Amino acid sequence: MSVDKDIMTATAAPAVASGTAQHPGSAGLQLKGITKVLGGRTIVDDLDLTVHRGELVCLLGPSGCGKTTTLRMIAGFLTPDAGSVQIDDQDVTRLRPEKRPTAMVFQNYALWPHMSVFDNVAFGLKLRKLPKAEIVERVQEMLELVNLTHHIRSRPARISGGEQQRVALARALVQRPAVLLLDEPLSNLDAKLRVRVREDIREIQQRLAITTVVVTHDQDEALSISDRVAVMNGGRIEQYSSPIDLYRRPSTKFVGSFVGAMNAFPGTVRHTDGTLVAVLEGRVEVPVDPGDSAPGTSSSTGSEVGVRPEDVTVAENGAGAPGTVSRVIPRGHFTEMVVVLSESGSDQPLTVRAYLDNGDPLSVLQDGAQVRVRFRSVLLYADEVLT
Ligand SMILES: Nc1ncnc2c1ncn2[C@@H]1O[C@H](COP(=O)(O)OP(=O)(O)OP(=O)(O)O)[C@@H](O)[C@H]1O
Repeated sequence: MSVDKDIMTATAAPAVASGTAQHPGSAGLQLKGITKVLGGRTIVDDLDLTVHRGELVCLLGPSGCGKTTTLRMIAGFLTPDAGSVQIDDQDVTRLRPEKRPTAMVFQNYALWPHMSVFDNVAFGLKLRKLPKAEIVERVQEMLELVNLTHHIRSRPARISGGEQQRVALARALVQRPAVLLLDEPLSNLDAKLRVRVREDIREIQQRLAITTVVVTHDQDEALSISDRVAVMNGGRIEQYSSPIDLYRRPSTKFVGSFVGAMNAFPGTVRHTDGTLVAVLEGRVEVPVDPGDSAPGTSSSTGSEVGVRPEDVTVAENGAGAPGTVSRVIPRGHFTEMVVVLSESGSDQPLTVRAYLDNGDPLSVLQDGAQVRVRFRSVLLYADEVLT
């Protein structure tokens, strides 16, 4: 798939240190041009990825984009048709899974139901015929780390889903792998537990400083635990950045829409009398409030304008593109509003969001209110056919 990555930001995005700054050491994991064809289709397509030692990276993307296939090639359950996998500078591309310094936590945990928590965690160490005393010591150490010593004799069916998840994590970590792999580790948990367990995973990962790759289709999960996120689409990585960079500076329309909400219109930006203006659909002119404008926006040739809902401001008076409020939706800590721009040739509405800590100006507006619309920041894509 060809993706035009040419994008400019019309107002400043915060300068954010990427994960690389936190992990200046050498690569813990390197994928070089890995490709996998399954059932006659290219599922992973010439993919490069470097994960620094001790870094947690999420592979994020929609269903079917090749995340799990990539993870399975790292673990050795699948062999790439082309390219290489390196762990701590050692080429492991042709090694069998059990010969690789990796450990995987599966989506369904894959615990042995007839074995105790202790035996589940000890299983791999027994296979490796380690001395009994060492096995006991290592298993206890891991169960302490995941806070499960009180369940050491329990069977998996007797403990909660979150606890089963921690047993699976302990079973992987007890192997002391160089790279920890987690495939949708939270998908079997309810929403509240998911937040707690993902924080536990992050804390343990940081405490052990273990190189980790997590597969998820949940952007919230990816943004909250990762040093860097690789957004995948059609077997390729479209962007690989820190969570904040990914949100503030999405490099393609696909990434902008997949990570967070985005209003996208055909259009461009231009400077008129020293003011930056977004021109949507060739006719609606929306002023962009001066920030630290990125260089180059005055001579842009982009054809798609993206605006985050929180970067739209509306007021009953003043300058701005005229619009009509068609819906006000209270959403707890923020209010969402749908606005139809009066001069728009299409019926595409604009979603606006105001947070309570900004004084929530939207909550005083009613359906049908006439408003003036301005933008605080826009993203300009050079190619509208990105996905
Ligand atoms: N053995 C196989 N033979 C043929 N096609 C396969 C095989 N394994 C996976 N695929 C296809 O490869 C594509 C990518 O699968 P993969 O599991 O890597 O996606 P994913 O991004 O992890 O998606 P999900 O989030 O749904 O698990 C899917 O369309 C899947 O049907």
